[in-house]
Amino acid sequence: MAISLLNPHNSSFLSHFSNPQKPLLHHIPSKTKTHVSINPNHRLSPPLLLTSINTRKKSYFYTKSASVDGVSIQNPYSDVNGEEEEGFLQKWVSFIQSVVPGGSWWKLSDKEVQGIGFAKPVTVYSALSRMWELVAKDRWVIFAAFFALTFAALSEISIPHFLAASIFSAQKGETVVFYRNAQLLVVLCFTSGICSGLRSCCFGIANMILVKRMREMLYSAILFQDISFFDGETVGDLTSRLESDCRQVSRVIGNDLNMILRNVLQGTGALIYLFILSWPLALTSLAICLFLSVVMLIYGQYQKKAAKVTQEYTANANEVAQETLSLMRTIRVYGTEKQEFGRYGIWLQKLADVNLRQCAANGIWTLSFNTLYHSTQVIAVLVGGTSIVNGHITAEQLTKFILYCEWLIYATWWVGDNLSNLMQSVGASEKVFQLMDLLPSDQFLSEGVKLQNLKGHIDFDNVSFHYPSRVTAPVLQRINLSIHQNEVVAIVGLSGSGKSTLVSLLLRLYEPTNGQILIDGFPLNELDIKWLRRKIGFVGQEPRLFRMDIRSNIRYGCGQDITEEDVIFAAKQAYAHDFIMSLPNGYETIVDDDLLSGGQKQRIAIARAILRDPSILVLDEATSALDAESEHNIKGVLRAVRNDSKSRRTVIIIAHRLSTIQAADRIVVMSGGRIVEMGQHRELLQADGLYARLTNKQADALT
Ligand SMILES: Nc1ncnc2c1ncn2[C@@H]1O[C@H](COP(=O)(O)OP(=O)(O)OP(=O)(O)O)[C@@H](O)[C@H]1O
Repeated sequence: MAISLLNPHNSSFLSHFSNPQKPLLHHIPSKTKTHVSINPNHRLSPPLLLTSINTRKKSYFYTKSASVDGVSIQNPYSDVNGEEEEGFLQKWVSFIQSVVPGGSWWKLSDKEVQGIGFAKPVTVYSALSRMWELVAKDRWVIFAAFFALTFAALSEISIPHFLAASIFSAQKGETVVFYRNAQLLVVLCFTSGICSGLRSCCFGIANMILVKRMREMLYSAILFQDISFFDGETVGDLTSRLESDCRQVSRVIGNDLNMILRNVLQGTGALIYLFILSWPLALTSLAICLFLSVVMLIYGQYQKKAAKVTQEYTANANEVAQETLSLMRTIRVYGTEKQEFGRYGIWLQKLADVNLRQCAANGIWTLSFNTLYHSTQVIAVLVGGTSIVNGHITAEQLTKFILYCEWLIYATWWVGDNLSNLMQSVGASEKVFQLMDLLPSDQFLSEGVKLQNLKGHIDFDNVSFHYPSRVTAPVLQRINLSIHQNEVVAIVGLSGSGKSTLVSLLLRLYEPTNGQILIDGFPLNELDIKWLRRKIGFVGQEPRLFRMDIRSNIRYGCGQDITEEDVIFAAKQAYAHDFIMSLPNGYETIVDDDLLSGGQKQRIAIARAILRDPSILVLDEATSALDAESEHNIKGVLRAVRNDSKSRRTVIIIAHRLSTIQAADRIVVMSGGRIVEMGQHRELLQADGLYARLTNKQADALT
């Protein structure tokens, strides 16, 4: 871990400004940047770590000193009283320099941004065409929305003309013209009202369709990824993409585009009208609007970048919250609530820092808009007034001009504001589209062979494997193993020797890097994987239950043809029936991962596996505390397989308690990703190898 003592023109100043009570203790001049390398296992004393910014790769601590395992680390370039000595004025000058537009304070620090794995940038055009593809099926809503939008915009833009005309016709005593204008005003009011309502309703529907399809596509893209994809992504990050990013992107049609188009139409109408009224005045207003557009463009780009950073930080905050809440028991036992709060707080602080800059940018934008808006009015009155005096235009024309000038500038403002929102949404769409574009795992693309009858003969033929995330660490090396139909094979070995990995390959959660696996003589990757998985019953080390009743948990993944008797038969075979009946609502009892003991969950998982009537049953025996109960459950299953001809199937047991598997037909002993011994219990004891040593160790531990 590198600890950097950095120029503090970012968070520390921000935290000071958001909380003036907080002293500016973190200030270190930029020349005093220092890197200290620290062993990641060392503990940093919290009081000295005043503000930290944590990217995925590095941690930056804004402090002039820190301590590691109690050893104080001072910034070698700063003396203890440096901050006090540095003039108050100088600090303010450097701060003001940094906050002027373009100053260092505004930078969404490259260090922060570098740590973020952004997706390939998406242009507004490509983002919009992707969104159009998603809603194209229901294009009638969009067309209706545009139709209503055009009518509403034209009605609204005509109102100031007739308003001014009515007032001046009344003033001139032209009653007929006045009433005609007044009638037209009433019609325009209704048309604009009805069309505006229709417009927002249709855009709202289009928006709903977009967000629904986007979530559907994203969710299905995620669900069909290889298991290795989930090794690299966190749940918090993915749910954040599904929830907040999709919501942000969906605003494009319902809000941003809608408002942009409406205001572009109205602004153009107003501009044409202004040119008809007085071209010199119109040119002046146009120049102001162009200047406003440049400011908006810069502001929009800034917001787009800020949106991406915000999106990443939100995902990271979600990730921490998700992890913390799911590990609540561990946190309570270790009393690390404050630590976890701090971890979450770091991301909140970072989000606040970015948001503060966004607010400041928004302030500057509003300031520019207000000033420019009022200057158009002042210019119009000055130039227009002179024109009235010289008899070039009438008072009515000037009034109309001022009214339309207001429309133009407001339209420009709305376009700018919504353009910056559009940029933010496009920024948020990059990662969403990147995930949506992921191709499903090959397994789901190819239709494989379905055998008429699976016998359950398995061959591991020279299989080697390493996890995609750890290419340099071989986990399995040249495994050659044949498991016969209806044979009960136990796999034993030290922790980390690759037993569970072997089963993961059999379930095709990962592909071997070398060699192949054959089932009944067919290469695994040529078989229809969905069909095959239905034929394999698997009970993992730590079975997880869904939040639903016990019956549904047992039936999970089975077809509709399963009867109540089948469920009860499977539960009895798994020694689960008695404890289920002792629960208040029996098979109807709602359970989840936390409401049953580890052994009870395992028994339900065994029942779930047995109910599928699998040709191959894989039991990955639980370690540690569950052992005694787990042993009982697994011995029960083995007895059933041995004695009941209906239950005969190929069984693979990964066992930690060696007493569990003495009755297995064959015991395979693994060490360091290789098979080192194989045989029956007695043979292996006589061979006096690893198995005998493990058995003796366990026997010693029990005495
Ligand atoms: N998803 C993964 N990504 C990277 N490495 C992994 C992954 N799962 C397991 N490993 C590594 O692979 C090696 C073998 O793990 P495996 O779970 O197969 O061992 P095991 O013999 O079943 O251990 P245990 O008896 O403790 O369950 C270990 O070094 C482990 O750290």
